[in-house]
Amino acid sequence: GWGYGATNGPDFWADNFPIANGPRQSPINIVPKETQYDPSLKALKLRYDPSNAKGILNNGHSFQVDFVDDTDSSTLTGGPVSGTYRLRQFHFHWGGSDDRGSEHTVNGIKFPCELHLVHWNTKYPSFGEAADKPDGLAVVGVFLKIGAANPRLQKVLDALDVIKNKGKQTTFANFDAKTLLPGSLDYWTYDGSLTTPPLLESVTWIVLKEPISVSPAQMAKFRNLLFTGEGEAPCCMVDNYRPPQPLKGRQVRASFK
Ligand SMILES: NS(=O)(=O)c1ccc(B(O)O)cc1
Ligand SMILES: [Zn+2]
Repeated sequence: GWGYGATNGPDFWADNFPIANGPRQSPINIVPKETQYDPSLKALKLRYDPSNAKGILNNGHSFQVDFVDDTDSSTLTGGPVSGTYRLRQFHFHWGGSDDRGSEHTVNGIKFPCELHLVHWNTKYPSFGEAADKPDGLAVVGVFLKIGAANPRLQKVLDALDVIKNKGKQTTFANFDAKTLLPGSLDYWTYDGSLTTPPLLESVTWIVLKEPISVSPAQMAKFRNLLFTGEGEAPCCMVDNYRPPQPLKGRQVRASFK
């Protein structure tokens, strides 16, 4: 199956997922000077209920924290979207060293890590139904930059020891995803896609301008995870990011001046 290796990585994904060369692929390089401030963009409203956190899973490509999404208790509203989107999961992408790892870049700059909070449009009956609709998903992207240790990450990172291998999962209760957000919710937004197969062009991307911090020691914990399952030759989970894709005429709007 697809992965991030030399023989199954992003350059090979189009073989099985031809949409990889589609008109609205993600991620992209964001050039702030080429974005357009849109005064009609609303403030982003993120309301997350900590009791909705359910579990944490190593899915062999990243790890994700899954949320109960059977009610409107953890939602994204406002911002560039209309209607109500429910939080489904969050996960990360990171590099083998601090000079790379993010999927979106800003003026060509890569961050060491990028957080994705994945939400689906409740005009559809489920995440699965929403995932292939042009307005089905909204993903908030948050850059992580090297600095002081981020105490808000610690509970997530401390759970990684028990999900080292692909397929491992454990309960993860009572976590407030809002604590992972930076002080400012200023954002860039554009129409894009999932950044991993099936690469569906169903995502309204909302990339926050302000990064959150992560320390080198905390980055080492991400890099301690394995792509591989128990009993397989171990392969460190690093460089699980897709590089920027062609903009193909898309407009990137800014919520701020
Ligand atoms: N990396 S991403 O946020 O674009 C993303 C989100 C969800 C899925 B998925 O549910 O398959 C894949 C990629
Ligand atoms: Zn992602």
